[in-house]
Amino acid sequence: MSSPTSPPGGGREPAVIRVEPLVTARGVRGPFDYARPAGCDVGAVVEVPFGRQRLRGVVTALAETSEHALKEPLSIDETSLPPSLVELALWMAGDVVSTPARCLDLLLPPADVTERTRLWAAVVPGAIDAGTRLTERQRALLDRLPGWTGDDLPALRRLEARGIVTIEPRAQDRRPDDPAVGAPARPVALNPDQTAAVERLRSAILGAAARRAGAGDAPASVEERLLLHGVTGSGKTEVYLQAAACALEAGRGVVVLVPEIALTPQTVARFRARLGDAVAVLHSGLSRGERRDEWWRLRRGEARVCVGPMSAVLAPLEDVGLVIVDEEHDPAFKHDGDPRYDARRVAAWRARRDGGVLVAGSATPRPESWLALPRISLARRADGRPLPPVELVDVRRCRTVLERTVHQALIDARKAIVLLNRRGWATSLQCADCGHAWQCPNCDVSLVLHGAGGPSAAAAAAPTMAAIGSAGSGVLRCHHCGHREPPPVHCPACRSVSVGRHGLGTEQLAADLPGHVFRLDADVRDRAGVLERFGAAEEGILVGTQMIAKGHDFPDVDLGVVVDADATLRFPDFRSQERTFQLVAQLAGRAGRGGATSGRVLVQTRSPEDASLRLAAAHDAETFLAGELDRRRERGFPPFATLARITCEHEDEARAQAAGEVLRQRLPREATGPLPLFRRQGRFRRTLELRGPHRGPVVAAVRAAVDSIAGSRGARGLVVVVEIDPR
Ligand SMILES: Nc1ncnc2c1ncn2[C@@H]1O[C@H](COP(=O)(O)OP(=O)(O)OP(=O)(O)O)[C@@H](O)[C@H]1O
Ligand SMILES: [Zn+2]
Repeated sequence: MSSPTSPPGGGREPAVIRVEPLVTARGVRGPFDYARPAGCDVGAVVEVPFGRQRLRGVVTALAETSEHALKEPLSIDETSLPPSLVELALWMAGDVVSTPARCLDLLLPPADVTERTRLWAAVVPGAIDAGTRLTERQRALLDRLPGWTGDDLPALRRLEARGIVTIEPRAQDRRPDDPAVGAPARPVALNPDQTAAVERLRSAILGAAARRAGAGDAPASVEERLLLHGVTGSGKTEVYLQAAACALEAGRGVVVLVPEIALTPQTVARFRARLGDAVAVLHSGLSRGERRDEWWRLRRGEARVCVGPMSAVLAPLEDVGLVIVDEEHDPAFKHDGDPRYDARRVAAWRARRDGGVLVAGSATPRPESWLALPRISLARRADGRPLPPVELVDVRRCRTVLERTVHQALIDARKAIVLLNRRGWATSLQCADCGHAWQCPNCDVSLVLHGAGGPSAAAAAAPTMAAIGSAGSGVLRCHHCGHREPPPVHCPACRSVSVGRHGLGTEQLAADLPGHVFRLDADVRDRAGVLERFGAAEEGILVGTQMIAKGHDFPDVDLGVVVDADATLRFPDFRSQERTFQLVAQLAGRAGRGGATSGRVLVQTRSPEDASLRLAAAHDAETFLAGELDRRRERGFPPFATLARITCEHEDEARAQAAGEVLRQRLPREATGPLPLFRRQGRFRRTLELRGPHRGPVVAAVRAAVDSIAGSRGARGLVVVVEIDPR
């Protein structure tokens, strides 16, 4: 298929390239025309003269003529994007109100790393005969050739001098290490539910492939997008693996998205073990060299499967026949920076663009997917056990962190997982005498105490969650800008030394729990290591934030605990019910897998009547989703409407406000705002919202308003962030 940006077949050779310079400013509006060097096509990365500068840019289109006098590019890079990715960038820029340059930049490999070369030695054919004198050691050395020279270089150089071996530099790919978890290399025998799921996916994948190839017997209709709704532990990974193998056999590329690589080592390991070198891994934890080399393995077509978090959906694969989104409900699939793309939406775009199949899988799917996608269901656990019983524990009258029975259950459990969605030791500090609170100098938020030891609330079973700590230990940190300062010895306002620590965090809870405790949260560097050690341990407690609930498959966890199930419910957001349901149901799914015990889950809450909690406790996703969809339909929230949020940020509060007011005037009348958000990273913020029944008009109205202020004089120092359907 020819890309829509190339000229119609048989036309004149286009003489003009349209280049989008890779600059971040919204004010620079490309593309710009240049003379086309021979062979320079859509996707080429070039360096072009631009005013008095030289800029890197990407060719996004060809044209026959231009109304400008054209300059030539200064050079053409060896890197190029497949035309489908150029199309993707242009679509994405429009879809999330970003710029083509920002989107193209995400698609390219790291720019300043080059190929790594190493010396490669090979035996010269016919150079050895019966008369060649060689020592034992030399013979052993020759036996291992051809290969990298490594430590044997001096010895090999001597053989080279005798004309027996050749030594020359060769490119050697930097490969990421495989996760250190075991994974069965062979397909397991599927149960009937899984078999039916694989069959349905196979016919979709093969049907799509036949249609793409223009085969005469291609089916008239193909299921292009599917939801794999499988309860926790139902063996979805096995279904994905067989689907991926099927797409590979059909000669097509596969993208597999996981929420976060360090938290899903088992999934990655299973793909690597089963599909071998066809699998490339792309994520931000790789070194720049590894990332470059994995990118090239995909670009050259040596690797046909890309596994990774969010950004793996931007892999330079051509002819994508299958895109899998595992744990599709996870908010990690939404990009934080600009462009604020949603990997699930991009996944759907890529599948559609290449005529492939999209599979979104989860035990707790999003209402959006539940509404829009045909479903395949895996109703039972693969190990044949029932889902663990979940009990809501009313803590309204409880004055300790852990209710008595919960505490006892933790002592009795062999292996437990405990969820508390707040990291740090204490989430705020306040002077017990004058009320002074410690705040970040750059952001209007409390500083969080980290790394403090000493007496704590939970250990002493103190009547409140606050405690007076040992002064001066640990560090105060801002979770929004990274600011750090030493904790106070006394209050700067009244010189009192009674500084109260409020809000229990994971660090403090971990310090107070009995037995061997493993902690997992965003402050822990080696997350995969923690998971591995907990998995291998005979007994112990894994404590952490939501990341402990993400798809892990430990066979012998007999207890799951949610310390504060109301934390997400209290969020003033239309997704708070959905989040709470997902978190509790996912945590519950970690208990009682595979091993000898059936497991048990205890959920502490002050809202035991809440429907999302009750339905999560009953493992009833269907009823929850039906109710949630009704609620959203009534109130006009996604997926029944599109919601756009625009935030203006400026170091000068008046300027942020002024920009917000200008935007408000240029947006349709039903827009709301500008409302203040808390100051962050030294910038004052104002936010506006626009809601409408259809995505197209909402996005177009936002784009028009935002474009009208970008590049204007008042826009200096102004950062405008647009988010469509915020997570
Ligand atoms: N047919 C099968 N027979 C026996 N065990 C199986 C079968 N299929 C999968 N399993 C095992 O069941 C366990 C759960 O599988 P998997 O991790 O894929 O679940 P999942 O559906 O992704 O669950 P979650 O939503 O909780 O992540 C794994 O240990 C897997 O090896
Ligand atoms: Zn800050």
